[in-house]
Amino acid sequence: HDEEDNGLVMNFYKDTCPQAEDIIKEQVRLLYKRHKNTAFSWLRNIFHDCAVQSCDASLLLDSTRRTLSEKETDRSFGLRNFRYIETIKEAVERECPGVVSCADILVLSARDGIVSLGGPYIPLRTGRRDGRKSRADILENYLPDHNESMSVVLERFAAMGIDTPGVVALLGAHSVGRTHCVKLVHRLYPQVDPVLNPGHVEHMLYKCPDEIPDPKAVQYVRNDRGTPMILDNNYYRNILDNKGLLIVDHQLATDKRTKPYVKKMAKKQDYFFKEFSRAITILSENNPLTGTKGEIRKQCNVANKLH
Ligand code: HEM
Ligand SMILES: [Ca+2]
Ligand SMILES: [Ca+2]
Repeated sequence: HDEEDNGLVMNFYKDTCPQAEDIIKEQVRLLYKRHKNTAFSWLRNIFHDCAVQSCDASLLLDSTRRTLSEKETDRSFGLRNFRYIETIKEAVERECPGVVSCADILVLSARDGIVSLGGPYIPLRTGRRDGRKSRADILENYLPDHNESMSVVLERFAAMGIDTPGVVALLGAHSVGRTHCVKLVHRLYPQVDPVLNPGHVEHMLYKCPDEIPDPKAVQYVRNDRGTPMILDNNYYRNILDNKGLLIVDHQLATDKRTKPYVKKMAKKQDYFFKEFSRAITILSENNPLTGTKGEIRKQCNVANKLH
C-alpha cells in the first residue's frame, strides 16, 4: 500500500509529480543565467544541510521566537541565495502542490548546480522529507570549523560514511566561490602565516587590507583565482602551491593521510570527478527522513502549521 517506505529511490516523484526534476533543472538553469553565484550556494547547501544530522532541509528554516536556526550561526557565514530556493519551490508547487520536499529540492538543485559549474552529472535518489526543526546549538557537533585539525575533519566525515579520498574530493568544492576576509584575517594579521605562498599573500592583503574588516564592506577573496567559476581540479594545484585560503585547505595538501589523494586529483580531473560523485552521493543520503517521517513543507523557510 502507499504508506510503504522504500527509503530513497531513483525518480521518487515519477507518479506523483513526473515533471518535478525537469522543473528544478530549468529553474536552476534560469537562476544561473541571472546570478552565477546561485550555483555556488546550491553546492554549499548540500554540505551544510546534509552534514547536520540529516538531509532534511533544516538549513533552510528561519529562526522562530524560541530557537535560533542553523543558518543564522557564525558557522553558516556567507551562505546566500536562500530566497531563490523559494523561487524553485514555488515553480514546483505551481505544478504539484504539497508533493515535493524542500530537502529533495535542495539536493537536486545541488546536482544541477554542479553541472552548471562544469562538474559531473551525478544521478541522485529522491524521497527525502522535511524536518520540522533547525537548531543552532547542535551545529558545532557536526560541521567542522575552518581551522579544525585534519583528524577532526576526517572523523566528522567518517561518521557519515565518507572516507579519506571522499573528503579530499568534497573539499574540491572550494574550486569555486569566495571566502570573506573575516574568515581569513587571522592568517594575515598580526603576522602573515609563514606557510602561505608569498605571491598569494600579496593578493590576500590587497583584498583584505584591514585587520578587522568592515562588516558592511563585503570584502572577500576568491577561492580559486585561476578558474573561480568552474568546478575543476585547479583547487588541488592551488593547495599544493600553498595558496589554500583556509587552514583546512592547507592541511589537506600537507597531512600525510590526505596528501596522496590531493596529488592524484591535481593530476587527474577524471579521478577527482569520480570521487566527488561518489562522496556527494553518500553525503546526499545521510540519514534522510523517509516514508511518513517529517513532512512536505509548503514553504522552505518555515515548518508547516499543525492543525
Ligand atoms: C571541513 C569542511 C569545510 C569547511 C571548514 C568549510 C568552510 C568554508 C568557509 C569558511 C567558506 C567561506 C564562506 C564565506 O566567507 O562566504 C566556504 C565556502 C564554500 N564552501 Fe566550504 N567548507 C568545508 C567543506 C565544504 C564542502 C564539503 C562543500 C561542498 C561539497 C563546500 C562548499 C563550499 C562552497 C561552494 C563555498 C563558496 C560559497 C560561496 O561563494 O557562496 N565546503 N567553506
Ligand atoms: Ca540537516
Ligand atoms: Ca576552479
